[in-house]
Order: sequence, then C-alpha cells, then structure tokens
Amino acid sequence: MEELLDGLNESQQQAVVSTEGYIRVIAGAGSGKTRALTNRYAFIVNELGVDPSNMLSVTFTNKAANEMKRRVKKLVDGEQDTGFITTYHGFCVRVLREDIHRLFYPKNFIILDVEDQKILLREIFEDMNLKMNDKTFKRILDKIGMLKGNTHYVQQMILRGAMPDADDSGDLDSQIIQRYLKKQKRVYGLDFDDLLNFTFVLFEQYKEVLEKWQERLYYIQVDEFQDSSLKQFELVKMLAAQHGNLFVVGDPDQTIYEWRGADPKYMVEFDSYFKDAETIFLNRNYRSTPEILSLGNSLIQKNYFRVDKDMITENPSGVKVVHYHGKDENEEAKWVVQQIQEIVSRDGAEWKNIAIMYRANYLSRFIEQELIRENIDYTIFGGFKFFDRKEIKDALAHLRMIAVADDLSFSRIINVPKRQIGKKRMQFLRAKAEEEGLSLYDALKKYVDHERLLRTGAQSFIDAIESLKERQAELSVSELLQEAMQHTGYEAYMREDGDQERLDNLTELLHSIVQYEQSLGEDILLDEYLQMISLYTDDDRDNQKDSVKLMTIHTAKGLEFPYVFVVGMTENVLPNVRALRQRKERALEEERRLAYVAVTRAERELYLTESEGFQNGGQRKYPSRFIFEVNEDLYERIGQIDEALLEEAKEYIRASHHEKPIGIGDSYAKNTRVRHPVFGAGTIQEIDDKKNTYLVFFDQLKAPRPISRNFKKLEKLEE
Ligand SMILES: Nc1ncnc2c1ncn2[C@@H]1O[C@H](COP(=O)(O)OP(=O)(O)OP(=O)(O)O)[C@@H](O)[C@H]1O
Repeated sequence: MEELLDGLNESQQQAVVSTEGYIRVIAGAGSGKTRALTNRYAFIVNELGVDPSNMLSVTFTNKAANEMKRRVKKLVDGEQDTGFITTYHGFCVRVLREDIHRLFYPKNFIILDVEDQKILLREIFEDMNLKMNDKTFKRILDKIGMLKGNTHYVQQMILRGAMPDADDSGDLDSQIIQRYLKKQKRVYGLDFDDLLNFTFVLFEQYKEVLEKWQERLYYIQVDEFQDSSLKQFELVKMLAAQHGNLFVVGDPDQTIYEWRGADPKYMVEFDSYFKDAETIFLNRNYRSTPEILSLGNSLIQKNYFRVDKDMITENPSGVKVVHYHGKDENEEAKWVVQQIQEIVSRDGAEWKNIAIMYRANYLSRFIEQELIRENIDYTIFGGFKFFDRKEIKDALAHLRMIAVADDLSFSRIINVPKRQIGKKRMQFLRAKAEEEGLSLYDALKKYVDHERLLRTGAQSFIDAIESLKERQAELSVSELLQEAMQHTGYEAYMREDGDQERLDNLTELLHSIVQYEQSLGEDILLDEYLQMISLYTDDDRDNQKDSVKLMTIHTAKGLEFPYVFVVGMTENVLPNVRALRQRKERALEEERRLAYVAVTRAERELYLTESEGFQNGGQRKYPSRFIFEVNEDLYERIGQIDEALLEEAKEYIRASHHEKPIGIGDSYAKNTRVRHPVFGAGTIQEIDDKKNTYLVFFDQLKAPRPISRNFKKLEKLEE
C-alpha cells in the first residue's frame, strides 16, 4: 500500500484511495493525473483484491492505453489481464465481439478506417460512373458522419441477410450513401461511429447484454473526461448504473475537441448528474517552472466558461518566457532554429527534448525548410500517417487474410504482386461471390480450377495463406508477418520496386510489433493485434528518435517537453479565423484553451513566436490577441513591434470579434447566496471591481475563492 501512495501529494493520494461512488477529479495541467489514475488502478487490484476484468479504464488514445498498461504491469502482478484499459472505441469492440451476432453480424467483423471508407466509396463511384475527387469524398464522408450522429440508421443495417437494393429515388448523395451502407454491410465493416452506435443498439435491444456488462464492471474510471461526447458520457453512465462507481478525471481548461462533439459540461456539471458526487482538485503542477505556469494561468483566466482554478507549483524558478516578433516568416524560422541550436550547445539538451507546436499542419513548412537548411533532424508527429501508407496497409492486409480473409483485404492484395487477376477476373469473382453468398476469398478457392482462373497466381496465393493459417497458433504476430511477406512474394516485389523508404517502413512495422510484444511481456493474438491497429489514429504514433519534434497543438495534448516553441502565433491562425466564424465566442474560448494546452506542455523554457507579413487572403499579419492578453510582466519581448502596427493590431482585434460572450451572468450584491456548479453553495463575501471578481466563501471549502463576475454558471440561490 505504501508503495502506491509513496511520492504522491495529499490530493493525489485521496484520488488513489477514493474508490466508491461517483467521483470527479479536476486536475490541472501537469498535475500528475496519469500517475494518480495508474496507482488507483493498482490500488483497486492489489489492495481491494478486485480482478482487473471487473474494471474498465478508459483512455483518450490507444497510445495512452498502452502507456498505462505498461505502468500498471509494473505495479500489479504481471500475469493480470489489462485488456480493459482501453479507449471508448476499443471497449465497444470488446462488447461487439461477444454479442454482435445478435444483430446478425459475425464476430470477426472488420473495423474500417478512413482509408477503407474511401476504397468503398471509390468502388461505388466507379459502379455509378461518377467522377471522383477529394472534395466529393469529403462531402460524402461528412454526410455519412452526420447520418451516424444518431443510431436510427443502424436498424436498416442489422436486418437479417443482405440489405435491400439501393433505392435510387433520392438525390445523388443519398444514393451514394445508401450504396455505401450496403457495401459496408457486405464486408461486415464497422467504422468508428458504428462501433459506438451498434453498442448502443445492442444494449437497447438486448437488456441482458447491458446487464452482463453492468454486472461485470464494478469500477469504471475515465481519463481526459473533459473531451467526452454526449454518447460517450451516456455509455459510461449506463455502464456504471449498477454498481455506482464512476471515477472521472479531466481538466475543463483543456477541452479542445468541442468542434467534434466533446462537451466539458459533463465534467463541469458532474454533480448535477450524480447527486452525491465528490470532487477532488489536483492543482499542484509538477511539470513547469513558475514562470511558465503563471503565463498559462494568466492566459486561461480570460475564459468565461470555466471553473476558476489557479495552478500552483513548487518547482524552482527558471527563465522568463519569450515572445519573439520577427519581420517576416523567414526571420521567425531562422530565429527559432538558432535558439534550438543554442539550447543544445548551452544546456547539452537532446534534440528530442525540443518541440515545435503550431495551430495547423501547413505551418510546419516554413520551419521545416530552415531545419533542413541547418541539417537538423526532425520528426513530424501525427501529420505523418504511417498506418495510411500503401505498403503498411498492404502488409496488414496480409495479416488480415490470415485472420479473417475479408473482401477488402483480399481486393487490396490479390493482385499485388501481379497474379494476373485484373479487373475482368475480379468481376467474375465478385459475381460468383454475390450469387453464392461467399466471400471473395472463398469464391477464389472454390473456382481456382475454373478456366477463367487458369494461368493465374491464384493457387500459390491460396497455398501461402492456407499454410500460414495452419501455423497461426505456433507463430507470434511478428513471425507471421515476416513469413507472409516472404511466402506471398510481397517482399520480393517490394525489393524489385526498389523504393528504399517503403522497405524501411516495412522494417519499421515489424520492429514496432516486436517492440509491442516485448513491452507487453505476453503473447498477443493476431486478432487482438489487428484490432488494436485498426483503432489507431494519428495521435498514436510514438517516436523515440533523437530529433526535434514538430506537431500540431491537438497532437501535443497530454505530452510534455523541456523546451517548447509555439510558432505562428498570429491573429486569425491562433485563434483560428474559420473556427471563430463558425462558432463565435465558444470557438474563441476553445482557441484560448488550445493556446493554454500548448503553453502548459513546457517544462523549462517556452518561446512564443510570430512574424509580420501577409496572410493568404492578403490580410496583414498581426500578433495573436493571446499574446496581448497575458500580463506583460510575465514575458520578455525580443524583436521590435512598431507603434503603428501595434495600434493597428489592437484595433483589428477589438473590431473583429465579440469581446465578451453574450448573455453574461447578472451582477450580484455582497452577501448574496450563490450556487456554483463545482463548489456548491456559498456566500459572496466581497466584490473586486478592478479584477471583476466576487470573493465567494463556499460552504464546503476552507478558504474563499475569487470567481469571475462574468462566470455564467454562478447562480443566485433562493433560500
Ligand atoms: N507526486 C509527484 N511528484 C513528483 N512528480 C510528479 C508527481 N506527480 C506527477 N509528477 C510528474 O509531473 C509530470 C506531469 O504529470 P502527468 O503527465 O501525469 O500530468 P497530467 O496531469 O496528465 O498533465 P496534462 O493534463 O497537462 O497532460 C510528469 O512528469 C510526472 O512524472
């Protein structure tokens, strides 16, 4: 027990031992929530004697899940199954693998990523003789996403047997979408939205399945809860209903996915959903110097819709934060790269200790050019879609052929390398498969001696796959992949192709599997591996190489680096002008939270940079309002901003957007009784006009808290 509490502060310890009931932990940036969550998991297993299969631990990414598994394994008996440390989607896959047959889907359904979705759409476009381009794809994918915003469509997909022929009566887009659903059903593929929706439908229609999971999961904990969507919240709420143990951790100030449905409200109003909910605050930051933290605090205070909480730190003082202003993009890039070189030679820092962050992918370009010029090795996180690369998808399709032999994987590799099975022969196979209700692979096996398939590589392909299928149990996943690449001739084909980068990528894939096998310390099953990979998203790339790391702020979530550069801090970029146009003041707050996330990634030194010039639309570039919002004493400025430009910038900012959200809360008099969504009831003790705050003495807290007068959720209590 001591071991699990050792080195934790009082609030962290409280979080670890709070196992029963509904509990929310509001944990600020760098406050050690990962450590608290991991130790809590171990506490429940080791000290309460609960089996890990009775516990669900939801993380935001697969990478976070793997990291947590690794840490948990060190604390609990290594043999324990940690399969329920997973993402929302990963959990849904578990549920569906057990019971999806009730919805007339096979248990080995496949998971479709965006690339797979595009392949299906491409086929449809071909069938319908339509021209395709990226824009149409995106439009259709967006529409499909909208259709899948609720569960109504699921009913249509789960009807027993094949779906009826596409109805060609609607407009073109809806015809495409109908065909898409039908194709999806044919390959038994579920995309990310389906995973959640099918789970909901399953739970709704088969109460016993829901009850089974409710019964099984005694303890549920959720990380990054501020970024949960309504559906995700409902899912955990439903699951926790039986045993009533739901523990959520998050930081409302770091909600950065509102644009895709996340809502910090479930965190902020947690106690209105669950009456006896307890709240624990983690507000000691272990990551950053006081200089960096104060700047973060000063920035995020400008948000109206938030729970007021200042982070504190006992870390030793460091250097001041720097705002660099350059005369043009070139100068900005040069300055950043020069600083990086200085940091390395001055502090003996490693390249990988340095991160460059930006609001949008395209902003990496000007920095990249300079890094290349100076011969500095760098890696782009996220933007580089490793698992979307052709050779990687091909390699994984081979593994899928061994595991499920689904039509998508089959179509992908049957003629790579060339086996003389082109369009015509594929049409023949498709027709046979359709007529007889077979998969393409089964149709190939059945008709391999048919004259249409003579003089093709069909037989040797079948032999290779079948022999690997037989040996599946005795080989590890990495061995299977290696053998598949050899026996099917894929590796030889790659070698002939001569693209070294592709070969390197294949080696890297193999390497990553070996590493994964080793880090888990247990054998993984092929099915499990494939499932994990198909749930991977861009956020999950891990990279230990000693190189400077470049990434968008979204990708930086949850990470930390000794030295951080936030580049392109220009008005209209951060805050992003399009987001502002679409969602007005809500977006401005989200943009500010993004800036806050970026700033709070830094441990020792933080640099905010921007430069003059013109934006794409011809608009003059101004420094971001977020720089002006921060108290000036908190940073040092390098580079001269002309008076005129400064005035122009401030005028532009004043004029362009609402200064304050509409409908700000009323003004209350001294001694008014109020209710706060997190702190509960309290009395206004004083009003500070200068800071525009109320000093409120909350009944359940020992010291008063300053609450912004603009905070909308401070309600008057009628007593
Ligand atoms: N009790 C502690 N004593 C010393 N260091 C700690 C303690 N708790 C956490 N840390 C360290 O503080 C840093 C931040 O912790 P962690 O990454 O868990 O923060 P977080 O709350 O997830 O942050 P964020 O939400 O900003 O991503 C880590 O380097 C961690 O090792």
